[in-house]
Amino acid sequence: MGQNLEDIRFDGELFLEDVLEKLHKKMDELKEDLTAGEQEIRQMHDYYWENYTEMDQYGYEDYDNQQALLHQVNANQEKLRMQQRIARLMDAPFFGRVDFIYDGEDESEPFYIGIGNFAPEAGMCPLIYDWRAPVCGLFYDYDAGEASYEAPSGTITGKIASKWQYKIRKGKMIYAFESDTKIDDEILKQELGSNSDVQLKNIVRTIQKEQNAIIRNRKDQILVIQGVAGSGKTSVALHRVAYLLYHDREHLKASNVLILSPNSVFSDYISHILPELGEENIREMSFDLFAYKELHSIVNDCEDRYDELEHQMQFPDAAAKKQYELKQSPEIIGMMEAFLALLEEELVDLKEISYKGYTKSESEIISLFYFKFQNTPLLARMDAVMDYFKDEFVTLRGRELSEEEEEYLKEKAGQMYMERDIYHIYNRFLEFAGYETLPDLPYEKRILSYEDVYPMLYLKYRLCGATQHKNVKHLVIDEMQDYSYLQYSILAMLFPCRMTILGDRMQTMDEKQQDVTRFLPKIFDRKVRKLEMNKSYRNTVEIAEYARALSGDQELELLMRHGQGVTEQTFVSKEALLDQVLIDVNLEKYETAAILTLTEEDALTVCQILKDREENYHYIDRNTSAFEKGLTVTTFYLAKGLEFDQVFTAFFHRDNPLYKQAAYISATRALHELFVYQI
Ligand SMILES: Nc1ncnc2c1ncn2[C@@H]1O[C@H](COP(=O)(O)OP(=O)(O)OP(=O)(O)O)[C@@H](O)[C@H]1O
Repeated sequence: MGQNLEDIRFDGELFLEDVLEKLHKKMDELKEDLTAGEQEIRQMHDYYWENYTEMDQYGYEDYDNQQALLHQVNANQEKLRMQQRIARLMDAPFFGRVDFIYDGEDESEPFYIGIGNFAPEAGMCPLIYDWRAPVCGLFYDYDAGEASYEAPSGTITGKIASKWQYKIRKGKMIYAFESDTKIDDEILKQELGSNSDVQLKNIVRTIQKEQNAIIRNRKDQILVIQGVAGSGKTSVALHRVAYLLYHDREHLKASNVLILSPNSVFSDYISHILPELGEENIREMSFDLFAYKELHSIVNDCEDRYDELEHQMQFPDAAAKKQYELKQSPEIIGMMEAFLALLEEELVDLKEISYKGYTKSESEIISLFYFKFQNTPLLARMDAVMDYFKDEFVTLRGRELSEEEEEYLKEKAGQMYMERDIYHIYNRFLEFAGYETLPDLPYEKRILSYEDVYPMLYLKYRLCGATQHKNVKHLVIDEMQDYSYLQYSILAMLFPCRMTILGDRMQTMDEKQQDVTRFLPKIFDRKVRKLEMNKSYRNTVEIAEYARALSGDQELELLMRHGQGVTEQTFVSKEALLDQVLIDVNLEKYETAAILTLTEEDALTVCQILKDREENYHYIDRNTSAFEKGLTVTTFYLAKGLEFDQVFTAFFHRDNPLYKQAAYISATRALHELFVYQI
């Protein structure tokens, strides 16, 4: 006897069969539609080429044809996207189920939860609910019993009768079990106990309650997440973006989201999560690269943060460090503003403008410059005055200006500035503020040291104006502890949008920790909501305890996943250290292992020793754009944000000023095994 639909809905295995059948049917329909759509495009092309010489002289038919073609191409693309979504669902249509009894009802209703919505026909109730749908909050937030969720119509209350978890792969049920508690720890441990990947995994099956609260937070404009190493900050931020995209499709597109990430390996490491969650990928950018592009018209090259770190480690110098810090602090902004106030008088020599019988006197120019256009940035202001002059001239003379005339007047405006090269103006600022000035060099030879990059960028924006990136409606800043007060001040000028800012003050690359939440509300002049994540998911208990001891007192909750103890050993030589690494590394059992060093030079030494021993490895430097399986050699600072099954430190200088930070960051990169090796 066949089962009726009600029974099927309450039996995971039968439901899977039923859904798969419907998914296959949908896939077949899509394939047919796509074939028809492609044929349609071919026919439109053929028609065009056969008839274009006879199309009406005003081009209306030509235009109509092109519009129809565009429409069809878009429709086909949409179908292709649907096909990809259905293919993903066919592999694992759902991973959870909540049986919910609405208040006032007797019977429970099952809600299956998957990576995307699926309804066999448009307008029908979904068979599978996207994990981001309001009702799915029940799955992540509640155990069996009283529960509620926020729907567009208001709060819906009721009772969870039961909760189920499933693992489905390639359309086959691997396990199904009922669990009336929160996402079962055993499943989470299983997920975390598996080997690491060269790409961050999506966590939709096992999002934890405190993580869910952050993902589903829609009301806070600026959300700052301070989370311990491995607490899932990056994962949560990306799932939050997916959630916001899903709930605000009208106003927020993937192209409106920008992530500031530390380097290109990290960008690659996280780049597949959004496509996997059914969204288009978002743009990523390193702030240093952005600054370099912005300053390229002033200096030929800029150092980056990694140059600065290497310099600090190789030539530790307390005075130089202090100067670097001052140049990134609120004090430098105060100094710069004082300097700019004086510059108003010093930078220009205003004179009357006279052109073809039309004149503006010196006092009129002064009045325009200091009053009418007072709010225009200083180096852009003379252009504004000249535009005003030109408008009057054009009105009076009743004719437009020729290109040559425009050029002539532009040059005349430029002549009122005694200096326009921001490099030279920056040098005047350095002198004003009591710092050593930069060498006076022609453009080709100008290489800006890192400590001057952001002060010069700030000066450029204050003198020429900063373009606000209005197209960016949500900015994600990862590794928030690595941005200075000055950098945040510049970000505030550029991005007046919502933000998710995340990081861990313990993972600083500085000798001192900074709590950015203390100054962010002032810089952004908006309410900043701070949330903390204290539970670590990445490391085994043994590794996490070891890292905690390195960091001192830290509020840290651990997931009870055990592994082998941390091995600490000191060697007589680099060669001996690497011999031991080669004995311990186990790429039959694991997917990824890393040898982490303090400096770039040490990493290159390790590579040379491995090469001499004819070992395979991948070297990650600051320009590397992909993280690969196997053995990786890199510095601790480039390994930030990444994780490896086995981590080996190869620390060659204990007196390195960043030794403590490097030890902590390296230790927290290890999922299963940690070997602290040094000489
Ligand atoms: N709810 C979860 N379910 C399964 N895995 C999780 C969960 N939360 C975090 N993880 C895993 O924990 C690891 C750490 O996550 P993630 O890199 O997002 O943390 P993080 O806080 O950004 O780390 P760090 O600051 O140390 O780089 C990843 O392997 C991630 O998949």
